[in-house]
Parts: sequence; structure tokens; C-alpha cells
Amino acid sequence: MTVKDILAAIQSPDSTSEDFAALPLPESYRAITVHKDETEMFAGLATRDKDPRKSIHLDEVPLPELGPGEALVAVMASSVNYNSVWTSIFEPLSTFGFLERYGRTNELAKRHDLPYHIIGSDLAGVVLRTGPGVNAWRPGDEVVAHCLSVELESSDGHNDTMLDPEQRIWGFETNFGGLAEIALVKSNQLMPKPDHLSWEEAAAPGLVNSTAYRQLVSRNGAGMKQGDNVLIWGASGGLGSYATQFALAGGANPICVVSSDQKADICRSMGAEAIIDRNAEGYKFWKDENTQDPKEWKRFGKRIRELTGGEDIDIVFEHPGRETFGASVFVTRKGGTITTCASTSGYMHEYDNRYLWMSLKRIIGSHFANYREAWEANRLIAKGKIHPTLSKVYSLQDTGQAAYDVHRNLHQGKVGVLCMSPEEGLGVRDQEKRAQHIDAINRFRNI
Ligand SMILES: C/C=C/C(=O)SCCNC(=O)CCNC(=O)[C@H](O)C(C)(C)COP(=O)(O)OP(=O)(O)OC[C@H]1O[C@@H](n2cnc3c(N)ncnc32)[C@H](O)[C@@H]1OP(=O)(O)O
Ligand SMILES: NC(=O)C1=CN([C@@H]2O[C@H](COP(=O)(O)OP(=O)(O)OC[C@H]3O[C@@H](n4cnc5c(N)ncnc54)[C@H](OP(=O)(O)O)[C@@H]3O)[C@@H](O)[C@H]2O)C=CC1
Repeated sequence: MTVKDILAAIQSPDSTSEDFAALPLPESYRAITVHKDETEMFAGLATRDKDPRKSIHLDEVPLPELGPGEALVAVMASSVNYNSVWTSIFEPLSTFGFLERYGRTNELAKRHDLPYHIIGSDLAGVVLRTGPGVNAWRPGDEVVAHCLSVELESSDGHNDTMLDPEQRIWGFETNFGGLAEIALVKSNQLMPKPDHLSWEEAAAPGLVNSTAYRQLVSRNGAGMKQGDNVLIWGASGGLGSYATQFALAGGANPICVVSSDQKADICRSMGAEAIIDRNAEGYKFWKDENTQDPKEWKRFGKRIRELTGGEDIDIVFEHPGRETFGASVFVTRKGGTITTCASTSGYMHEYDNRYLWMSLKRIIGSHFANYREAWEANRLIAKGKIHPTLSKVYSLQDTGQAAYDVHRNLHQGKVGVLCMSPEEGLGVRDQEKRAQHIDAINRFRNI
């Protein structure tokens, strides 16, 4: 049995769940990996010069054993997330440390501790097998997977699964990720594939859409409300393109920061009106590596006031980190919120704490999303309220280039990867719903 036979079953409209259950599984499959013996390959280079095309490999790997509560999924398409960029440049840590630590937790988890790491934290595909104890999903189900892997043996995670001490990001802190022909997930990562989208469109939102939903909309994050002024860094990027849609759909007022005319146009086409081109306006929040320039924070805040009719920011959607964080804290209104999920430009942040305490602002740390939040975010995609922001699609073998594009900020929105799917555009089940949203679905394509 080969991957080709699985693909034939997926492409046949007559295949039943029983047919999928009866398909023998291949012994091996193709997967995107990084190698443990290469973690020092970029030693001494600046972050920018570490090239994912050199560290990312396409390997034939053995199929992992299926455990209780798990599912093997035939991956039709996946997408590149920034966490795969971090993995491929071995920053801030090599992800093999995560796999070793996971491997020490129990006998079955040892499967994850390998000399190669199959990366990727998104997928759209078809369930092939489920392990003991899985009742909600069956072979043949068309699914997407969110990337929260939890054990839930401790009480800590039972209010909010992101608080589980054994919380991991699948395909980053676990092995057998989505940039592959077959992936291993926990069954509570599965969600229904939106039926009006192709495989690659369905695989694009998952991680960033769920993260933006928790960070901005959920009560676990900023709890955005109607009328809020929301400052969105990187508003046409992975996270930002969903944050912008959530702000608009929720009756808030996004103030979109981007770095080019083209990106400003994309934000405008999504419906945003207040847009700041940080490049054209030349903000320099740092005078040198160690000194910020509060005059520049003020110039930025003044520009925001021009765009809002004199109002300040209720919520900052933060992720660039060190470079922008001082400005983000400054421009937030009294009682406002800075919600952060990342530090792309550096994790040692500096800000003037007087502006935080004297004005009663709050900083909220946010990370991915719990199952319910991921489900709600996926539901909005399935209902056509929020749309994928897929720009370019690569083949599995060109994943290194795809990750390079994201690392060097050459991309827009999300970059997709075809895994088993032989071409783009397959997997659409509801053409009528698709036709209603086709312009929004294609908004980011090929720009
Ligand atoms: C969904 C997508 C998301 C993204 O894209 S996010 C962006 C990509 N992700 C990242 O860049 C994150 C990468 N992760 C990390 O950098 C690291 O993952 C962390 C810095 C978050 C954590 O580092 P660690 O080494 O795992 O943990 P420690 O806490 O620094 O060290 C563990 C040791 O520290 C002890 N410890 C923890 N808390 C305390 C405390 N409060 N007081 C005293 N000790 C403490 C522990 O016990 C343990 O000790 P013992 O090493 O001996 O076992
Ligand atoms: N904790 C979590 O759960 C998650 C964390 N992340 C992290 O968030 C970060 C962003 O991810 P994602 O949105 O997918 O990445 P993208 O690269 O797709 O988008 C980020 C955007 O941020 C802007 N940006 C980058 N650097 C700077 C800077 N120095 N100053 C201002 N703006 C900047 C760029 O937009 P422009 O040039 O137009 O301004 C860029 O397009 C990554 O570090 C990622 O690892 C992502 C998802 C989940």
C-alpha cells in the first residue's frame, strides 16, 4: 500500500468510512524534517542570515505507532507558520530539547524523541485510523487539526486547557507534524474541515486564526468589544490578517500597521480604513541598540490620534516584541490592554513602566488557544464570516523556500503547502457557499 492508493481513495467520491478503515497503511511516507545533527549549522550567523532552505529536508520516514486517543491523518495540505521558521533556524532553542523532554514523560511519548523532527502545526486532510478510546471521529472524516496537544492529567488544565502543565504545540514541541503526507495527532485536535474551501485554503487559517481569536476576542485574551480602537501590528501578516478580520467583524476599529503600499492596499480591501505604513512614515523607536526614543512613540501616538479623531488605543495586538513594545505600551489609552503572543524582533522587552501603572494599563500574555477557542475560530471560517488569507502555495519539496519567504517577510498573509494533494483547488464540497465568498477567499492570492 502506498500513499498513492490513499490519495485515490480520497479523490473517489464513492469511498466510504469502511473503505478508509480497510485501507492498509504504508510503512513510510514523505515528511518535512530538521535533523538533530545539524542544530549547530548556523552557529555564529545573525538571525536574518540563517537560511531555512539549508536546514529543512524532505525525508522518507517510518509511520509512527498509533496510540490511545490519537488519529493518523492523510494530510492533503498544510501551511507555514513562523514556529516552523524558528524550528528551522534553531532559535531561540533547538526543538530537539522539547522532543527529548516529552520523550521522558512516558513509554508512548518516547516515539517523539527521534534524531529528526517532522515539523508543521496545521493540516487539512482525511482521518485514516483512530486509536482506542476515540469515538467522535472515524476513518474518512474530512478534517482540519488545531495544534494544541495536552495530556490533562493535572487539574490545572481543566478550566482552560492552555494551562495544562503538559501543554505542547503539535509539530513544534511534538513530532509527527503537519508538513508531511501523514500526521499523528490527538483526536481532540480534530475539527471539521470547512466544506466551501479547498484543502490548501482550509489548512491556512488554523494556528494563526485560533491564536488571534484567543488573543483579541476571547475573555482569556483582550475581550474586544464593539467600538474598540485596536492597534494591529503586521496587519496583513499571518496573525494580523485574522486580527484585522476579527476587529472588523466585531464592530471594532482596526488601526493597521504595515510596511508597504501593497500591504496597505490589502488591509483596505479587507475593509480597514486607518492604516499606518511604518516604513513610509519612518518610525525609529530605538535610537541605538539600547536606547529607545520616546519622541518617536509620541509621533506614532499623534498619527494614531489623527486616524481615530483624537482617540487612543484600547487594545494593542502585539507580536513584533522588542522593537515595538515600548511604543505599544505608550499609545495604549488609560485602562487599555496590550495583548502579546510573541517577540519576533527580540524577547527582552523594554517599556516605560510609569505609563503602565499610572494609566492602569494591563499586559496580557496569550498563547495559541484552547480546544473550544480553536473550535469557535474554525466555526467562523466554516460559516464564511472570516476567510483564509492564503497568498502563495508551494509543493512539499519546496517547503524550505516557503519558510525562507516567511522568515524574510517576503510573503503576504499565509503561505500554503500541498502535501498529498496533487494540485490546488481540490476538496471543495459546497460550491454554492464558496461562490458567495469567492472574492474574500481570493483576496490574498498571488500578490
Ligand atoms: C502556536 C505557535 C506559537 C509560536 O509561534 S510561539 C513562538 C515560538 N516559540 C518560542 O520561541 C518559545 C520557545 N520556548 C522557550 O524559549 C522556552 O521553552 C521557555 C523560555 C519558554 C522556557 O524555557 P525552559 O528551559 O523550558 O524552562 P525554564 O523555566 O527556563 O527552565 C526549566 C527549569 O526551571 C525551573 N523553574 C521553573 N520555574 C521556576 C520557578 N518559579 N522557580 C524556580 N525554578 C523554576 C524548572 O523546575 C526547571 O528546572 P530543572 O531544569 O532543574 O528541571
Ligand atoms: N504564541 C502563539 O500562540 C503564536 C505566536 N506566533 C508568533 O508571532 C509572530 C508573528 O507570526 P505571524 O503573524 O504568523 O508572522 P508573519 O511574518 O506572517 O507576520 C508578522 C508581521 O509582523 C510585522 N513585523 C515583523 N517584524 C516587525 C517589526 N520588527 N516591527 C513591526 N512589525 C513587524 C510584519 O508586517 P509588516 O512588515 O507589514 O509591518 C510581518 O508581516 C512570530 O514570532 C510567531 O512565532 C504566531 C502564532 C501563534
